[in-house]
Amino acid sequence: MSQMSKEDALSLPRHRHACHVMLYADTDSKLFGRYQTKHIVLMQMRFDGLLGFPGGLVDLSKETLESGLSRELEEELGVALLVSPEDHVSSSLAPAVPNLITHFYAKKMNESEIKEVEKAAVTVAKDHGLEVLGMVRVPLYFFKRGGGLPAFLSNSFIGSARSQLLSALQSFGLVSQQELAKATQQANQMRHQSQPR
Ligand SMILES: O=c1[nH]cnc2c1ncn2[C@H]1C[C@H](O)[C@@H](COP(=O)(O)OP(=O)(O)O)O1
Repeated sequence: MSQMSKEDALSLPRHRHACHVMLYADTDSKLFGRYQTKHIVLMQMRFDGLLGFPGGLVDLSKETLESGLSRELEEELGVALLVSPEDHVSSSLAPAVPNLITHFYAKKMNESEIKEVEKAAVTVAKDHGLEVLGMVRVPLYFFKRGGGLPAFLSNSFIGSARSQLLSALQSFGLVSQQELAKATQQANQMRHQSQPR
């Protein structure tokens, strides 16, 4: 990922801009009544079968990065969520699409707000079942034989969504650096093992 400041990204001529956001919250809930899950992190299953964050292309002739992102969130999640410049995390050139800059945001909510988002995404969002097949929570824990975070990371992701997820998990202290290293190593092994011979 070739990162740059938001200001430099906005000064580049003839580039398109896409904004995506990681919504997350702390939680006390326990999986199977036993395992602390600690945090909720939302991603989505896109129409193309790839995992990504909610968001989309922004038209800077009509809107700011943040207002364009809020518009996309209303379409995809069915709620008007305000994203502010303080929620900005990174801006980078997209890995495989020429002249596209992806801006990544992270917004911390509380658990009941996240649950409202999940409910609205299924019941009122215009894109539900079409551009967005469903919201998913990222499993941030480890189970036997690579279950949990390693298995999740072995899925296919759009653009830089996987690296955005990994760096956000680390920088917001949601998963330790050692656990992330273990998860990515196991995920790579799982992907390798599932390659056709
Ligand atoms: O989650 C993401 N992280 C980084 N880049 C992403 C993510 N999702 C999509 N993208 C890239 C790939 C696409 O070419 C553009 C536009 O994305 P999309 O969300 O599909 O935009 P529209 O709904 O078409 O407006 O960003």
